[in-house]
Amino acid sequence: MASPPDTSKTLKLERYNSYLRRLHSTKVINASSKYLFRAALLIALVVILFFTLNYPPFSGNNPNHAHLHHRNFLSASLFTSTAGGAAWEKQVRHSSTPKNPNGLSVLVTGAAGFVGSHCSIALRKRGDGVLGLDNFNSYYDPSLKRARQNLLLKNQVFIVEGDLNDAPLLTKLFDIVPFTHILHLAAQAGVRYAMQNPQSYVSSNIAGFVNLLEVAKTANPQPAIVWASSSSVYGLNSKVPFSESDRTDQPASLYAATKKAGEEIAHTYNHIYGLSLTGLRFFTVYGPWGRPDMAYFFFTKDILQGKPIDVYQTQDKKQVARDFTYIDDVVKGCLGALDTAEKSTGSGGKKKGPAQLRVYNLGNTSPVPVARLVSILEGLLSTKAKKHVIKMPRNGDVPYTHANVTLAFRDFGIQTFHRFSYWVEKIC
Ligand SMILES: O=C(O)[C@H]1O[C@H](OP(=O)(O)OP(=O)(O)OC[C@H]2O[C@@H](n3ccc(=O)[nH]c3=O)[C@H](O)[C@@H]2O)[C@H](O)[C@@H](O)[C@H]1O
Repeated sequence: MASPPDTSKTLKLERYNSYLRRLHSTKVINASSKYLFRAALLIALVVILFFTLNYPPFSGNNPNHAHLHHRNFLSASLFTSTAGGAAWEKQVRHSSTPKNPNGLSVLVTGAAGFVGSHCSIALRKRGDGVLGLDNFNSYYDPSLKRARQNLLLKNQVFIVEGDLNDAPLLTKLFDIVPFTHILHLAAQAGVRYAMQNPQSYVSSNIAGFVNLLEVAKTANPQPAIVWASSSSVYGLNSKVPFSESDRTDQPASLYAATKKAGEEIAHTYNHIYGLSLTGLRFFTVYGPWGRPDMAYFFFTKDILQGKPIDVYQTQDKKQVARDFTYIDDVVKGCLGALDTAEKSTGSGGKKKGPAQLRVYNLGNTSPVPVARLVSILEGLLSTKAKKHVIKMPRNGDVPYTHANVTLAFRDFGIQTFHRFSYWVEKIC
């Protein structure tokens, strides 16, 4: 991922920027993977701080506040061309065409999102064709999505502005491009927001997914599909670490229930139509260009602004913990899933034989208490947080997550994931 925009607005940012510059100038970054990782994490922090300081107030509990402050700092005309016109079709074709003769041609839904933008760039960099699709909704400030879109354009990835539920648009894209794969990352995210806007989860995560599968099943050739499920499907499962074979019938949020429904829907389309489907259960992904509705992001903003933060505890006053997973590891998992996906077996809406159906955890395997996350942020920001330790409200959160990633490591040839504790020890 390219470096974020200029962030030198505060002394703290200058400190990190100058540290980064020192790292670059002394070529320490290239010296070892240790320093590479450290630099990436510092960049992550700088980006978090940049958006914290430059974006409108964002409440983790009120994501819709973002659109009230919507500010497009980049002209929309930069990014749009009339859908269906000759120039538009040319951009669609160009973006989807692999540079590598053996490359994939991937439709990435949610390409202006956090994981979508990272995966799109990684695919394009290795020579695959990538076409993005995103509806740029205002769940969080769309100007962050526009900034990611700008970055993707620089990497020759074009994003079609449209919704998953727009069947004619999706059909048209498949008429223009014989996509070999879909990386389906578009979704209504956020666990707690599901209590405020339940319908948005049904519309994106269920109706939108079905619409995409309907188009994919009739496409010729049918693409193989890799899509984002969630660690939240484990819900109230208390067996740790969470393994793919564990029960997932106790969702604690509507978000989790829609992702679980997605896994069942995937089974149906695989069974009836021969679509190759791989679901990836992401565990609390963090990193540069991350989502402002996530705790690490709004904790940072509130600590810097001297505002109190709610730090959740379980009902019996134990620590709440998450298996925070670094974005590069999730990208590795997504590309591994795409590369190992077998072809769909159907054509013209008819199954011709059994097709691949898979589910994998993509998590760090070392849960970190939220209280520890806060103390790390305090150290990095040199600022004491005003902690308000409270019992976790019954709003969809689960007490802890912990992934068993044996299957993903085995099938995707992954050797290791970045340890959260590693960068903490190095930076603090
Ligand atoms: O793995 C997933 O599938 C999900 O991961 C992410 O959800 P979560 O793991 O809940 O991340 P995030 O909100 O950052 O809260 C982090 C921690 O802070 C705690 N938390 C939160 C808010 C608060 O005010 N106080 C607090 O202690 C909170 O209890 C939690 O322990 C994605 O947002 C979601 O879209 C989905 O992808």
